[in-house]
Amino acid sequence: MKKIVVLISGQGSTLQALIDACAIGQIPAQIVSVISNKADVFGLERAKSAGISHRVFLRKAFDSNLAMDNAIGDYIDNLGADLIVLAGYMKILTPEFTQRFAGRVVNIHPSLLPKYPGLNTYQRAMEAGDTEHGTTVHFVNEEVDGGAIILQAKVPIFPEDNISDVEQRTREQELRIYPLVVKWFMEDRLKLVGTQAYLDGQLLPPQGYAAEE
Ligand SMILES: Nc1nc2c(c(=O)[nH]1)N[C@@H](CN(C=O)c1ccc(C(=O)N[C@@H](CCC(=O)O)C(=O)O)cc1)CN2
Ligand SMILES: NCC(=O)N[C@@H]1O[C@H](COP(=O)([O-])[O-])[C@@H](O)[C@H]1O
Repeated sequence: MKKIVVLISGQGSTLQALIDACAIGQIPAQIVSVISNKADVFGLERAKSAGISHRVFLRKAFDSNLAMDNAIGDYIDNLGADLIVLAGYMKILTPEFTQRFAGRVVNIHPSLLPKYPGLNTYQRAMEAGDTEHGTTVHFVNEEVDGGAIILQAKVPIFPEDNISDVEQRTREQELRIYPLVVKWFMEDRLKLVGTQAYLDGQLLPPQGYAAEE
């Protein structure tokens, strides 16, 4: 069975969606470990409850970001993971790490990339007066939030919304689309060739897969 490692930094609601999808067989794979760069986060409790191995890698335990990423990478290699899933992992990965695992790292980002890379995406969208927002699943490379886009989901922003309304609406879509993308990868349907994403041998457009209308 193919193996997944999930990297987290917080609550782990995205992780839980992946745990649940593997448990019901929607994703034909096993989460073999959960890695966190923060201790005492609820995502680690979710891993424990699911009987999944978990490890914490604290930045202060390493001399550099590279040393930390090398340790994480060695741990992942020893597990024989096929896919590395960033699920709210709030640490920028070194170019060495992203090149070491090129094509095998995905992330979900709470905006319609390339709009709003980085942090505080909901606040920025609201302040800009946007009427739609969303989330993006993409391959991870050295350019933060710049990797090839795989799939996006859009949500409306209503005039009466506050930030948490938009965040909740977006997160609902995240929990839906991330397991789908991971399933595609586990079924060998999704590949990164160079810097471009392909699904079933077809080059994905810049904004990722678009379901037939
Ligand atoms: N090399 C890459 N690393 C990461 C990517 C990526 O695409 N390429 N995606 C991010 C996830 N992410 C947005 O989706 C993101 C996470 C964190 C940051 C950031 O600025 N982090 C700060 C620390 C923030 C904190 O500790 O609260 C930092 O690392 O200095 C930006 C974007 C995961 N990594
Ligand atoms: N820039 C990365 C980023 O902001 N990722 C976001 O963190 C949340 C993780 O929540 P969780 O810890 O409950 O899974 C998710 O909404 C994800 O889009």
